[in-house]
Amino acid sequence: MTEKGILGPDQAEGLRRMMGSFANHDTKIIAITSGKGGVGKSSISLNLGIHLARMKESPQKVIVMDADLGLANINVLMGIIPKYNLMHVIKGQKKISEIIYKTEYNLDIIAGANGFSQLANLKDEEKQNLIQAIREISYADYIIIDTSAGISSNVISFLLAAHEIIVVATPEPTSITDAYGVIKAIVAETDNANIKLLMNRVSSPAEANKVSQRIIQICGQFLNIKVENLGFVFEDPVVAAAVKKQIPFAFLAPNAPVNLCLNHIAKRLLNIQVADEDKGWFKFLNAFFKRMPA
Ligand SMILES: Nc1ncnc2c1ncn2[C@@H]1O[C@H](COP(=O)(O)OP(=O)(O)OP(=O)(O)O)[C@@H](O)[C@H]1O
Repeated sequence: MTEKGILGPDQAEGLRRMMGSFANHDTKIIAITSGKGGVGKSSISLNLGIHLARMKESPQKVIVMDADLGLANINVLMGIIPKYNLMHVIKGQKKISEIIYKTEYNLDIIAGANGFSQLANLKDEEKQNLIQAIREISYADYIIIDTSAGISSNVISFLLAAHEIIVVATPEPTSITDAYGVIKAIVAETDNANIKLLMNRVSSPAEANKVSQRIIQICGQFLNIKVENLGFVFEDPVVAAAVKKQIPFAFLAPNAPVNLCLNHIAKRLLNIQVADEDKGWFKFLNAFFKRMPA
């Protein structure tokens, strides 16, 4: 597999071996990625993390890790400035356990490193050490890794270290082709990635379904991989309002459509049955999510 991929065979094999020992504890690692930048990865990573952490039926202990080492912004979305970030771990100045920041939103974060673009391409050893350090965090139910966009060797390493990969795309043609590109790059490294597709910024469930099914069909046909349809998130002005206020939209407007969508997605990840709601288009949406093919 790795002859076609970005990582060298030794590095890919090292990561796979490391993954074997994830079985030591129950922490599930989800990497959230995209081909194109600016499709909503960070917004979704943070707010999906909050939905999982606050799930009524089964609250989860969640850490959101900002793995963007050039343009990190998870902490900016919450208006917090952690004293330490991933760069301190990469430079060997701190252990990862020392940089985990407990937020008021019932989830912990590991901040990325802003403005370190010259260091954004980590050496193989630094990557292995970082992934090993993440692997050793055992108190969380979920670690959500918000990667940078595109297909760099850093990104691919984080994706290979995850149990599940969520590829975020929007219905724009460039985002669709780039989503296919990132899935192709993952398949070039591994035969058994668990890839889920999340369609963001859609105007209707029908649009989401049409675009998602097209990507899933092409991946099946040309890459011989089954990509799961995880769901969709509406285009919603609440997202921009939340960014400006530096309050996660899951908190700012819990009943906004965008949160109904993310709550359903969190339930799908947790295998929780979606309950019927009693009013208006929420009922329609619930019915839609229930019918949605995997
Ligand atoms: N569902 C949505 N509805 C409306 N606006 C959205 C939605 N999702 C994301 N956005 C907007 O898109 C922009 C990019 O979002 P975000 O920073 O989360 O993307 P990203 O993929 O993490 O970007 P980058 O690749 O730069 O890291 C932000 O201005 C955000 O407000």
